[in-house]
Amino acid sequence: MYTISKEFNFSASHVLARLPSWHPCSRMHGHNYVVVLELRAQDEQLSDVGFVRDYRELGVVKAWIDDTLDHRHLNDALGDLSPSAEHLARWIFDRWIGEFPELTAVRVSETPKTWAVYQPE
Ligand SMILES: Nc1nc2c(c(=O)[nH]1)N=C([C@H](O)[C@H](O)COP(=O)(O)OP(=O)(O)OP(=O)(O)O)CN2
Ligand SMILES: [Zn+2]
Repeated sequence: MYTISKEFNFSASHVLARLPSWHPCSRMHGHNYVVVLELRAQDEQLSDVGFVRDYRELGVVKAWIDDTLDHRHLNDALGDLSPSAEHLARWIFDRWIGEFPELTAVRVSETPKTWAVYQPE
């Protein structure tokens, strides 16, 4: 089994409004987000060149992140979904699994010390 990944970055604000008011993250604040898409394939599924998927093809994800998430308020971008790192990982996975069936996981980091991963079983 082969796994490839590509990292994307964006900056955005959010409010976790369902947290109690004493929690700092219930106030508006921002993060420099890191998103990693992970794609997997078996030996026989590799392209003739030997790719799970050409990294360059993931350029559409960068363009979409720049358009949809970068310098946005995530509460607006995600609608009713509370913009936790977990929900964001799932939301990005659901957006791209149709175009990239090899997608197995999406990782989202809000701070250098935290990661949330969505990886369907
Ligand atoms: N499981 C989750 N917990 C938290 C999330 C989340 O998305 N999923 N989000 C937040 C905040 O939005 C933000 O990420 C703060 O995280 P935290 O680790 O508390 O950040 P700090 O820099 O304040 O942490 P230090 O411990 O001071 O380094 C909160 N929780
Ligand atoms: Zn936050």
